[in-house]
Amino acid sequence: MTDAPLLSVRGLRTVFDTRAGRVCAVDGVDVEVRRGECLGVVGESGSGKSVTFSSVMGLVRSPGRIEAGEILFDGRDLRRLSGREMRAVRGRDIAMTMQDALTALNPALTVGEQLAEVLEAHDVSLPRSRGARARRIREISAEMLGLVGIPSAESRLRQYPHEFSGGMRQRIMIAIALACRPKLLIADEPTTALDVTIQAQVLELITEIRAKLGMSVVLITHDLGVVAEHCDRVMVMYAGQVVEEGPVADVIVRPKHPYTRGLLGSIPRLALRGQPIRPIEGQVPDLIDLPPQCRFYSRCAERGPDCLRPIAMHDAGPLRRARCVRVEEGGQA
Ligand SMILES: Nc1ncnc2c1ncn2[C@@H]1O[C@H](COP(=O)(O)OP(=O)(O)OP(=O)(O)O)[C@@H](O)[C@H]1O
Repeated sequence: MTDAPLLSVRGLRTVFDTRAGRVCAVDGVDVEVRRGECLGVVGESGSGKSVTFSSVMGLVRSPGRIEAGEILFDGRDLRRLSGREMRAVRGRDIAMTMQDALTALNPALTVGEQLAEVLEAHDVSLPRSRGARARRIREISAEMLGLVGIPSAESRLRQYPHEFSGGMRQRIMIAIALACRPKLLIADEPTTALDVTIQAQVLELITEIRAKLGMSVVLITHDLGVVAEHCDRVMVMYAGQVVEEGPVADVIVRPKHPYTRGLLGSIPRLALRGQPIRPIEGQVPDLIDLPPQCRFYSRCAERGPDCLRPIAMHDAGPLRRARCVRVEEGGQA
């Protein structure tokens, strides 16, 4: 049982019905997150990273919908849960921090009130009597702020989000996400809009807390340097599909997909944290009118006539998979 992945997504397909046509944002994505691991999800803007994990969280809203796929979390099929059951999973079992802390936090409530709201909704271990319950909520809230490195937690709980700096707000969002000790934290671009030093601190914090609480983390980012430093495994997405996955150390040294090679090639000094992915020449295909061939074809320096058909994921060595015809042919790609 403990060997089973915590999260297992199979054949996920999420579409948006727009006036211009059907946008296929996520097309046949498989994801596995094991207990205690950190999975990095990387790819250019629009590759489907956020939509994949919003789908897992049951947060895709109209005009979007999950068209196909299975989402198993801790042995439960999340797509079969009612809205109420899914709300219980969110926060208690899986928590997600959003790209922008300021919009994710409620400006009208103090930080203490927001933490209390989450605890009231999900923490079944709270005492029944009102006074003891309120005391326990204050205790846990102060503990959570302490955990994310916010000093003077008692007085900080009475402040509103706008009274904190950008980096502090990120920490508060993480504290709220972790308040019920979820088994999985999905951190979507926790670093955008923060300066490099604060980025590093927030990521360090997530790594530390992961070790302390033994939870699994999915880190969605544009930054392969961040993945190299903080993740165990990486999944590379391109135009709504996974194109490569494997242990980080291995993928970085021996990328199998030309797109991953392009991403790596654009970061001359991988050790340099905060280095964003420089776009590879050419454009991501239109998700409304996807080509029937390999989706990377038009940008691929290694393309050939054998790439002009849909390409499946193939085993590419121990724990490795890639979506490239060269891998399919058994070459090193
Ligand atoms: N509400 C929506 N309506 C229509 N299309 C949408 C909507 N939300 C997302 N999409 C489509 O889904 C695609 C994937 O979006 P997603 O946010 O998952 O990308 P991403 O890889 O997370 O990008 P970023 O790194 O910029 O956050 C987008 O390019 C867009 O075409």
